[in-house]
Amino acid sequence: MQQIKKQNIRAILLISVFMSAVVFLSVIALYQIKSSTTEQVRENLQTLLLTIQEAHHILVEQRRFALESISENESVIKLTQDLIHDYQGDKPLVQSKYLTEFRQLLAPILENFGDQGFFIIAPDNISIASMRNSNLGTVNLIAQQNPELLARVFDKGEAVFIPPIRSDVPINNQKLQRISIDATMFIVSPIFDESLSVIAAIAIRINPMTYFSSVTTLGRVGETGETYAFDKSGTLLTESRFVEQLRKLSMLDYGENSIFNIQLKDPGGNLLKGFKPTLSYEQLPLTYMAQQATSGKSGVNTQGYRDYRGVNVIGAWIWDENFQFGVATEINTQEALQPYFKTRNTFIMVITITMILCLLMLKFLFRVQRQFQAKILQTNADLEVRVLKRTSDLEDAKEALSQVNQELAVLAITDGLTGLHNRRHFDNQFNLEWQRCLRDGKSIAIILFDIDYFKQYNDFYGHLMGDICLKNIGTLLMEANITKRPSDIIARYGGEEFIVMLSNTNHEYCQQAAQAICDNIRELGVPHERSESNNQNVVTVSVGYIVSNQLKGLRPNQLVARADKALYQAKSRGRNTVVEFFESDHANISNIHDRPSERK
Ligand SMILES: Nc1nc2c(ncn2[C@@H]2O[C@H](COP(=O)(O)OP(=O)(O)OP(=O)(O)O)[C@@H](O)[C@H]2O)c(=O)[nH]1
Repeated sequence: MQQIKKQNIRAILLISVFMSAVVFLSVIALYQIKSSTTEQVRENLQTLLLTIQEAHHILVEQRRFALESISENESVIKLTQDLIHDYQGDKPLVQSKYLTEFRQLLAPILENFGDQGFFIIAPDNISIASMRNSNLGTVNLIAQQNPELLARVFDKGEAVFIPPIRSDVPINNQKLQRISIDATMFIVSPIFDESLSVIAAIAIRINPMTYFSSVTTLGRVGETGETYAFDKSGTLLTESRFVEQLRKLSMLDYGENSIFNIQLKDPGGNLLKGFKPTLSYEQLPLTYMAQQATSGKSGVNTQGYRDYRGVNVIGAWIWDENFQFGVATEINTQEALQPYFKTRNTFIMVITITMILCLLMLKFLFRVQRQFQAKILQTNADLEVRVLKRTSDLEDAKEALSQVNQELAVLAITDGLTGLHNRRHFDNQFNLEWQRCLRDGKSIAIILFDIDYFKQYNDFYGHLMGDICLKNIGTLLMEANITKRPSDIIARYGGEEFIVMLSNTNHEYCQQAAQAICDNIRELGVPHERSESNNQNVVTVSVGYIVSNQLKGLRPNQLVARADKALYQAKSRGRNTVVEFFESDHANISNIHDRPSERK
């Protein structure tokens, strides 16, 4: 169990290290991808911005060049001088024939460039010629809204570009549909007289939609990329790409254009996602980009900042001191870093799948381990049960064996027919007891007896009946209570012969026992028609016995031989009798050392 726990902890640690390494390497890879993507976006934005600026410069230069050649036209100079003369006179400008001539002169040029009108501005900033009579004799709107730039025309004799200013008239678009655009912009060039003095300025009204927004529109890259111009106050000077969004956000009215109507303010959150600014529109600060640009700083931001919709963007911007407006190009961070985000999402997905797979693997491993463990426990339990059963079987077998052994042991020492001890056991016990009595100086008695005329019995009754007779005598002897001590023994000594050994006994008891044996067998009354003993017609026995406490110098079989001698005498005396062997009789049997092999 402890081992398995350690293995599990090791597996968890290994997988944790593996996953940490994967995450660590992924983070490094992602960081590098993000850096290179950001760097690429930065370069693209800057390139785009410079391209737009260059395109704008080229455009303005072209127009300025064109306007300069118009202003240097002799007819234009002459007409301007005449107009100024009329303007300085009492004659109303509207009635001046030079005004009509001017309009006729410039109309085809304006039409050619798609311009919306012109002004001839006197040095006192009064419009002395225009396509519309209502402007005549009024302070020119360029002088009203951007006097510094106009001053450069009169003071320095420069041709200048006037970025979008509020128009005094709506401007027709190319389809000549009147729309509520109230922005206009100009190229203004000085008109010199022969002495190279600036006598007036000629301003061509350019449609910002055509000549400015069209340039910045080129900077609309991707789905969210936008390039736009703005003035010193952070007000949008070009058409926004997101007019529809701004209208939905109620930042613009329907039909209203974004030029001059949107200030680049940071709402503090993504308006498209429902963010509601806490400050009023006036209190909101300019966007990060607008703050930087309007303070004259050009730059790039790839960290991300909120645009005027509150959307997080990456952007580059430039402030054109000459033209007094800024241009910014921005793109949603989400789109700009799309390759990075896609890669990041793929990484996250791969890492998540790897993690899930690792966890599943771990879970599977633990489950297999648990199953394996359960199997081992089950096997152990089965094994234990089997061992217990086997042990119990073995115990049973052992017990049975011991019982069989006991039975065998009993059988080994028992005479099969009579149930008495057999001769081998008698000999063993007799020898042991002999040694003990010899050592202790105790007496040993041997009673030896044999059935009289048993041959005749067998012959007359049959051998089977002879066996039954022997069996009955055996049973009687076992029940006769002859042996008193544990060491005493009765045995079938051979054929129809029985023997009793009594230790530590005396003559009297031995005599009684021998007599009892003789009497009891006779009284058993087993019929014996052919018996010739003392006129008995029942089975009888002849008994010889000896009691000796002088065992020293004797051998056990010599004692048996002496008992047998006495038995022999009993046979001689007519059978069915008991004879004790006395040492006094020894003379008669002095030659007896062993049991006689033949008694008859
Ligand atoms: N049925 C039977 N007979 C046995 C058995 N063992 C010995 N005998 C018989 O016992 C008889 C012994 O005969 P003998 O030795 O002549 O002795 P006896 O006929 O008894 O004569 P005495 O001893 O002199 O009285 C033999 O016929 C043996 O066959 C036995 O186990 N069963």
